[in-house]
Formats: sequence, C-alpha cells, structure tokens
Amino acid sequence: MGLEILEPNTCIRGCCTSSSIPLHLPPSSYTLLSPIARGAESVVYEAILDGRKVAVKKPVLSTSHDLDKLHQQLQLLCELDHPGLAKLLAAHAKPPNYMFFFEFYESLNLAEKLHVEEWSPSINQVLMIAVQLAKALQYLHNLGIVHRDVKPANVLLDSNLYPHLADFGLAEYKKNLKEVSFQNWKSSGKPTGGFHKKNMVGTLIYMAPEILKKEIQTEKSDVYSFGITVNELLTGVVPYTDLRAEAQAHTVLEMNYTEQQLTAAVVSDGLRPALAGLESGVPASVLSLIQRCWDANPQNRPSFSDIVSELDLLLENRKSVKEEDLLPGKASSLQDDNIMNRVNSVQSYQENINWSAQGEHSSKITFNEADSDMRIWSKSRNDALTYYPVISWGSFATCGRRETMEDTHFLIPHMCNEKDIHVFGIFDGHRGSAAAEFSARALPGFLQNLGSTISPLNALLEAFVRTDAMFRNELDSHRKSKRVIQKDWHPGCTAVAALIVRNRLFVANAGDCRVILCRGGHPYALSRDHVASCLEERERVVNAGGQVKWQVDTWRVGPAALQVTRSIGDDDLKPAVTAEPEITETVLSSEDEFLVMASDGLWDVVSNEEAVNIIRDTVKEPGMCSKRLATEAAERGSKDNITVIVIFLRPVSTAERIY
Ligand SMILES: Nc1ncnc2c1ncn2[C@@H]1O[C@H](COP(=O)(O)OP(=O)(O)OP(=O)(O)O)[C@@H](O)[C@H]1O
Ligand SMILES: [Mn+2]
Ligand SMILES: [Mn+2]
Repeated sequence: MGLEILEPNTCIRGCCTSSSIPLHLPPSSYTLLSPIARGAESVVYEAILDGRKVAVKKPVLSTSHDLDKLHQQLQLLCELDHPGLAKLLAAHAKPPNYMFFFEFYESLNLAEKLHVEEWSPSINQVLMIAVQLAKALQYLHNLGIVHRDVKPANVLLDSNLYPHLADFGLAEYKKNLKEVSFQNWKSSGKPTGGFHKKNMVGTLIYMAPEILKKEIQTEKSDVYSFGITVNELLTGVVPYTDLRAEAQAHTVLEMNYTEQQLTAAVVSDGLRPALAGLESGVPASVLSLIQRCWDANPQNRPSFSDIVSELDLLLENRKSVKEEDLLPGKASSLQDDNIMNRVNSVQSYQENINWSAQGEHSSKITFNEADSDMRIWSKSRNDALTYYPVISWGSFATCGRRETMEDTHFLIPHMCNEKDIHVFGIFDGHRGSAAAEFSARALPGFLQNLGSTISPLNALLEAFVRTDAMFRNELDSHRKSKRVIQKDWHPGCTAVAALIVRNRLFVANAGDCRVILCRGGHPYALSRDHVASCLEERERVVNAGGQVKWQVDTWRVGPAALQVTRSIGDDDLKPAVTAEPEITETVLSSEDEFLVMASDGLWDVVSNEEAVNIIRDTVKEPGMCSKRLATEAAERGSKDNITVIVIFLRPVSTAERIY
C-alpha cells in the first residue's frame, strides 16, 4: 500500500512542496465518513484513505487571509516528522476542497479522555505523556516553530495512550512572531469542547501572562501552557474550576470569573490553577517543574531541552524500580501502583464517608443523657391567648448549572411531636458537600436535645456552635485515621435555621443563606448576609485575626478566598470565620403570610420583593412556590445550587390554592 505522488507535488500556489507527502489526491482514493469535531476554523472527519482509517481536517475558508493561513500551515506540516506530533499523511491542496489527511488517533484527545471519560492516569502515565509532549515541543522549537495552542484538547492519544500534539492552526515561525498581533490570535483562540462547561474560558486558561498582556510571545509561552497541561493531567481538574477538586472549591468558583477578571488575576495577582498535591504521590520535583514552567517571567521558565532531561532522569530513576512497566500504555510500576492503590482506596473512602450518618450519630451520642420524654419548650400559662400560626411547608432543591449538589436542607414540622413547634434549615456547602451533609442531620439533632433544657434562642446558638465543633472534630479524627488524606481539605457550609415555637419565630443565620417574612404583603429580611463585602463583618473577621483581601472581584477571607464570613466547618479559617449565628426573634401575628428561606443561589438573582411577588402569583402550594422561585432563579442565570423552602403561616383559601 502506498499513495502515489503526482508530480509536480506542490500546492496550487506552488509554495508548499514535499518529497514524501502527496499534496493532491484523486477523489477515488479517499472517502469521507462522519464528522468527529467541528471547530470555528475547521471540521474534522473520519475518513478512509487508501483503505486505511484517517482523520481529515477541512479548514473553514471564509477570507483570503484564511487561505494564506492554510498554505502557511501546510508548508509547516510538510516539514514536520516526529513521533510526538500528529502525522500528516497527505493533503489536498487545490480548490475547492482543501483537506489535510492525518493519521487517525483513536483514543480521544486528552481533554475528552480526562473530563468526559474521567480517566485518571497513574503518575507514570502522566510522566510518559509529559516527556513525549516535551520532546515534540523541543523538536518544534529547534526548528524555530512555536505551537501557541498547547492544551489537552490538542493532544491526541493513540491506542497505546501515546500522545501526539496536533492542531497547527496557530503555529508560527519564531522569527515571524513579532508581526503576529494579538487580534489574530484572539480570533482563533476560541473555547473548545462541549464538556467545557458554561463559565469556562477555553483556550484562555492555557495562555501565558505575556500573551494575555498582549506583549510579545516567545517559545516560552508554550512552556507555560505545557505546565498548565501537565498539572491538569495530575489533578484531573480543568484549570480554575472546581470540577473535581473539592479542596479548592471556593477559591475560583463562586467565581463565575469573566474573561477579564481571570486575565487580570493571572497577570497581576499571579493566579494559577491549584497545584497537584504531594499526597497523591507526585514527586516533588515534578511539582517544582510545573511551577517553574508557569513562572510569570518567561525567562525563568525552563526550555524544553531542560524539561526533557529532567523528566528523562526522573523516569530513569523510577524505571530502576521495575523495568517493563514503563512502556507506554501499560500499567504503572509496582511501586507506583502501590502508592496509587493506597491513594485511590483512601480517596474513595473519603468520598464514601457518610457525612449525613455521621451527623445524625454525633448529635445523638453527645446527648444520651438527655431525657427523650422531656417536653421541649413547654407552654407558659398565658399561651392560651396567643396567636398560633397554621403552617404548611414545601421545598425545592436543584444543583442548577453546577456539576455537584452541595446544598442540603431539613424540614421538621411538629418537632418532637409538638404540634406547634417546627424547625427548618438550609445548608450551603463549599469545598465539597461534607459539612452541609453533616449539619443537616447534626443541627436539628442537637436542637431537639437542647430543647428541654434551654431557651429556643440559646438552643439555636448552641446547636450551631456544637455542630461546627463536632464536624471539625470528626474531620480531624478522619484525618488522623488517614481516612481523609487531603490535609488541605477544609469543607464548610453556611447555615440558616428557622424555628417556630408557637407564636415566636427564631431565625439563626451564619453565612449568606437568607430568610424573609412576608408580613402585610411586604418582605422583611429576618437574617443578614454574612459576607466579606459587608463592612461590619469584615471588621469582625479582622479583629478575630482573619485576613480579608480584595481578590479579583470582591472581598474574600483568608488564603481560601471565602466570600462568606460565618460558617460551619472551614477549619482553616477558624475562629475568624465563626459558626456563631446571628439570631432574630419575631412575634408572629395574623398579618404574617409566609416565610421564604433560600440559599444564595436564589438571592443572587431574585430580590426579596421579587420573591414575594412571584409567590403572590403562584398557586398557593408551598412546594410549587419553592419550585417556581428556584426555576425563576435558574432562568435568570443563577450559576449556583439553589434550595428554597416556603412556609405558609396561615391557611390559604381553596381558591388561592388553585389560582
Ligand atoms: N488525527 C486525528 N485523529 C483523531 N481525532 C482527531 C484528529 N485530528 C483531530 N481530531 C479531533 O478533532 C478535534 C479538533 O481538531 P483540531 O484541534 O486539529 O481542530 P481545530 O478546528 O483547530 O480545533 P480548535 O477548536 O481546537 O481550534 C480534536 O480535538 C480531536 O478530537
Ligand atoms: Mn484544537
Ligand atoms: Mn485550532
């Protein structure tokens, strides 16, 4: 088998030539099958060429500039021959159908492999891929070529999971780089991949600061992108998202960063993706290499020949442990497997800790002394004269546009079989859902146990504080028992609880969930948002020894860059980020219509007034009202989890229920 080269083997302009790659093909020699990818600048098809499966890239040509670019890319591709680069087999370089025929790489691109297939490579697999990529880039740089679009989506894997760098759409000779304006770059630097969820900024996240600053780029810009890519391989996390890294959730997440904000943070604040953790078994030398690769100053970044020799040396050392396992595509070395197995089992255990059950259990064991028959908050003598609300309740919770659900809630009407005592709560987790899951069980448990001994207000206060202490305690003991290995994992949650004891309503809040009361048709906030943008809270945090900094777009607390200033958990930020709630007490009367409790996913996009208005024209059924509010918030673009509880405080007429 072999493709015939028809002389003269040049493109129509005569600028591209090759002695080995055919540059025009008779239509009978190939068959286009289905498209496999559609970019802004090309469509890639599966195809058969001379009996063999290939990938055909058909550039979108809309301007003469596109044609110039195509010829430039073809000239470049004709020059290249390296096992780490996607191999050009043939081209059709004549109008009207310009096509590039590439070797077909069957195991997806690295971005899909990591984030769609959720592949987690062993450390040795990462190192193998890194060194092959580095060699391919070293080869390019030696030819004076800068790739300028190094990212996982442009790394194609073959059946052995051996990487091949593809997509030379932005590649340039270094000597021409000065003439390439940022404008050109930007127009083709579009986001890739359907899995690339909403607030991601595509290619931007792999771009070196000097490019973002629109300064002149050098081959060291590829080194930066390489560093980001290798870290993504190790963490499995799309840079600057919390896709799979609970540990960094609040840092960049709340975050719906705009492109400008992210750019500003990368350029001026030195923001980088969360570095892979040592505990995952990554050699420290690799972490240091990644950090040098993404150094803000291009001159401090190593060259690819430095990178290749460092990685080769490292692989050599690991190889001495067990020879044959280092072949590409094969399982990692024994030693590595042991580490990885341990890590994996520990990680899965960590994920498997049932925080809800732990919460339930914790609130029980500490209070076995409490008498379960004791009545909570028993009536005083003149209670007969007071107004009692007649309640109905409902809730709706959705993870919205987020990948994971970190909100939890509980509904406990008629607590301890008391017909006029009810309690409801919402917890909005961050850096994972552990704290929220734990608290949704522990907090009402504590409250019930405390009910027979102290006032409702003090019981709420105590329940918050104890839930927090108990959660941090549990987390600590899991850390000690090595069931939680990520030492830097500090999950937390905000919490709000509404306790109705006959005609008295207590709302306890720590964080940015909110409760409003509709009284006489008007909304009244019964809680205050505890966020660092609130001056009073900021001062409280600072006085308690915490650090508050303006970061990117708002005030944030501590290295974790938390926006909330009170929470359960977050043990890295205690005591400044306190779990002590602010509590309001309201005496209910016949004027009071309903309560709306919700996580910030609602309040970010729906005002108190709007919430009241929406309920006004919704069927008077609390579950429906909750759902309506959450749906409205989602439609308005809330990017967060949304939990809503609606509690009617007086009977609604049948007519109102229907209309
Ligand atoms: N040789 C190949 N074998 C298998 N799949 C391929 C091949 N070439 C490209 N693809 C698939 O098509 C996708 C797009 O290819 P490529 O990056 O070259 O095109 P592009 O239009 O420049 O894309 P981008 O949107 O990244 O600019 C790749 O991510 C890969 O999934
Ligand atoms: Mn691409
Ligand atoms: Mn491209």
